[in-house]
Amino acid sequence: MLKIVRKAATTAKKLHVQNRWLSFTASSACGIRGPCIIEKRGIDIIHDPWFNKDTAFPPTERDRLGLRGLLPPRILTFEQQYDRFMDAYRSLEKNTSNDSERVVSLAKWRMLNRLHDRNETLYYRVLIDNIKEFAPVIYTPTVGLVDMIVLTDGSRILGLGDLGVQGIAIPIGKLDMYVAAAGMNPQRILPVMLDVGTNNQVLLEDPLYLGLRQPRLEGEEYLSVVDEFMEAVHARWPKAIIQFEDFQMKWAFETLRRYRKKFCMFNDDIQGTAGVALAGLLGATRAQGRPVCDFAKQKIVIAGAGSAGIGVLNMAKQAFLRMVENCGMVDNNQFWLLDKDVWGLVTTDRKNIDPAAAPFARGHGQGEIEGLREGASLHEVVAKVNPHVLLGLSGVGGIFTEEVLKAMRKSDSSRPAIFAMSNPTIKAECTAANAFEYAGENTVFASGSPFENVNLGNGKVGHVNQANNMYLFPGIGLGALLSGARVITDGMLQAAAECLASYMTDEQVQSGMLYPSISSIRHITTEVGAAVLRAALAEELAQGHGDVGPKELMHMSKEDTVEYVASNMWFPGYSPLVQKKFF
Ligand SMILES: NC(=O)c1ccc[n+]([C@@H]2O[C@H](COP(=O)([O-])OP(=O)(O)OC[C@H]3O[C@@H](n4cnc5c(N)ncnc54)[C@H](O)[C@@H]3O)[C@@H](O)[C@H]2O)c1
Ligand SMILES: O=C(O)C[C@H](O)C(=O)O
Ligand SMILES: [Mg+2]
Repeated sequence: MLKIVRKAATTAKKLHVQNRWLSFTASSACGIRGPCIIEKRGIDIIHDPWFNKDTAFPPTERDRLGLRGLLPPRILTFEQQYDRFMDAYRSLEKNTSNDSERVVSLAKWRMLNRLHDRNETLYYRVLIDNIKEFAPVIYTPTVGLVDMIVLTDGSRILGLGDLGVQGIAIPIGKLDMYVAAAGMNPQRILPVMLDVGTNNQVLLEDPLYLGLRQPRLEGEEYLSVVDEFMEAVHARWPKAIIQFEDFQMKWAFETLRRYRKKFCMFNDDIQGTAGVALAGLLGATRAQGRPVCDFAKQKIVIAGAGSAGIGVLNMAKQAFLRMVENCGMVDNNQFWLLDKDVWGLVTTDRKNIDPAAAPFARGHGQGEIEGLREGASLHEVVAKVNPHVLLGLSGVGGIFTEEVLKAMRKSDSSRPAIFAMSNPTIKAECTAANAFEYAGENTVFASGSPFENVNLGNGKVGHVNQANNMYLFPGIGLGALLSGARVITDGMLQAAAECLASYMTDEQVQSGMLYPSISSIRHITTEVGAAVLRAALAEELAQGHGDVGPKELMHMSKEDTVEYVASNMWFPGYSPLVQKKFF
């Protein structure tokens, strides 16, 4: 993929070079006056766009290069090929004259790109001779027609660790969700895998591994590749939204810090997850029949100080502070964070504490009062704190053991909440059945990967919520795209989380349902997208999208915005097919 983007970024350079040699010799695909010595033969030459001449290979080259039988026997001149292409291009224009401008532009862009992929010499000739007409097709605005890019470097795929290039399945899956939930047009999405090596020893030793068998790039070398990618992709598709996905923690935070004010990007694991978790935590407060402001009194234990865990803590802390201010609550440190480096409770006594985790370390005084020391075990912490919420984003299956879950029975909450958010299923901190069995039937349960509802007997059902960032990222991407904002702000993300949090009725929440059914995800995404768009407008960041400018967006009511978002969502269906007429 990086190759494709680099190709785009170097197009200008190539054009310059081609221009030069065209003035020397218009017929050589190699560029420098004399003959071009090539090692390839036969089909390999035809498959190389730089050398391919299609039907223009002269008889001598056909004989010498083993091309006979691979091409139609009729030989065309460069000019004849040129005319044939332009004829085909004009008939495309004619056949699509009733279609929308976007459809026509994309069809033209594809036609030119197919030629680019097949025969670069003819492509650039056509381009140079018709630059005024083709520039809008191959450059802005048509090249702006990639809407959504999901990017990974494969370094932390779900809770499975470093999977190298095999991590590409994640961007593809996320983009499937963009199509299904956000109605992104599947022709306008791009999954990207940045292959910077792998530190997975099994892959490094596997001769069948498809990626680079070298240790991951580190430090400045790594950042310079990501910088180059971001610049190139922005030059090529300036309006596309870029979602960073499944990067290991150090790069997840560093890239977010580095790019969020410069590009329209967000990190799904840090920011998408945080919003979904916050919506669930607010729901868990309401499930106890308490007002949302009481969220600031909830005691929350989190296992896993990684990108997702810290992201959740940061967003929850912001919400706490808002409630402290708006509802006149007291600002206590309501978080207990556990991690594995020295496994257990993170306190200010911890050596080499990660700067991102430092604000959430329990202070000396606090630890003493609670009788909890640095590195206290999860069971110890739960037993002493009696938290309202136990949340796992550790990537380690089963750490909410029977003992830990039983300790949750003494929770200060009438509806203790257990969020086992790690993925995939085997990495969930506990199963749904174990949560209800050991922590009790009043438990409110959510997991990152789906579990079946649990039959509690006597006609009662333990409801399983799926606390997964899929409830938010499609709406964040769609709302950001339609707003035309250049960046994605905390305000836009907060609007997304609040929209999801208020989606459920009190009745639903009190029956243990914190999130809506996945089957209504398209509706939720419409609402979230509209909320993100409105937040961008409120912050005066919206520049509009397509024909709809910021002024029109400003004049839309809340309902209009939702309708506008819905009307921009693609929905699959066959189009009538008409046989092409040949003249
Ligand atoms: N449900 C969702 O929407 C969602 C979203 C993002 C991430 N996740 C999941 O969360 C998990 C973590 O993701 P991440 O991006 O934060 O990864 P990460 O690697 O950045 O963080 C994992 C953290 O857990 C810590 N850890 C390891 N073993 C532990 C243990 N026994 N107890 C406590 N902490 C331990 C690690 O030291 C690390 O700090 C993954 O399984 C991922 O799939 C779920
Ligand atoms: O991919 C998911 O299902 C959620 C999340 O982004 C994760 O990394 O686990
Ligand atoms: Mg992820």
